[in-house]
Amino acid sequence: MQQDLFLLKYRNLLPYQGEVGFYDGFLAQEVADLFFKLLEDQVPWKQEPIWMFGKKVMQPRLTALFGDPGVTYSYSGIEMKALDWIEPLAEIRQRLKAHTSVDFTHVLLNYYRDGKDSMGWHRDNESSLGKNPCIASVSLGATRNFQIRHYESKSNKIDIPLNHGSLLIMAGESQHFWEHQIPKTKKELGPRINLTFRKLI
Ligand SMILES: O=C(O)CCC(=O)C(=O)O
Ligand SMILES: [Fe+2]
Repeated sequence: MQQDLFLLKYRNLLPYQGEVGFYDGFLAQEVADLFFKLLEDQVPWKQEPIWMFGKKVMQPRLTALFGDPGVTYSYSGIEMKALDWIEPLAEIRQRLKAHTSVDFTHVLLNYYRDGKDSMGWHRDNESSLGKNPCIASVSLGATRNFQIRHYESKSNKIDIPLNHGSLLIMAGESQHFWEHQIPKTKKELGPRINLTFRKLI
């Protein structure tokens, strides 16, 4: 996403070295309710292992990958092959195109069953996404806290509650200089679906 277009639409939540924008009402409540239901039913959710410190461990969440023909995505020693677009995901991709002008090629889905499911600190900096990737993250279901901090100094921590129907955009140099996570929480929470749309270069 071009920086000038980004700045026209969003307030930049980062103080320097990248752009992160938040759009609370990307999907209206009823639309978001419907997408949650359709995706919960239609996606073949799986708990996949990853390699961490030389050990195979189960990820603390369920995942799936959808995308254009031939798309694969590798991280932490596993490779996922994209499934063909299904109607609800094709529809959200189209709405994102209208909003950001980006032609996303695939989407990684995460299903957090409850507050014990999580995602640790990381950057989405795979070289296949190009130098300064634009990542569009749509949230459905329970609100979870998204945290960002500076990668080198581990300072400047920012908390963004990602609520039902919201959109978070990460762009510019953000994946070089900032890392993000979804921490576990002791709160009694229902499930949450997160969709991160990405573009292969
Ligand atoms: O669940 C989220 O909001 C974050 C997901 C994420 O960072 C990712 O899939 O790379
Ligand atoms: Fe991420």
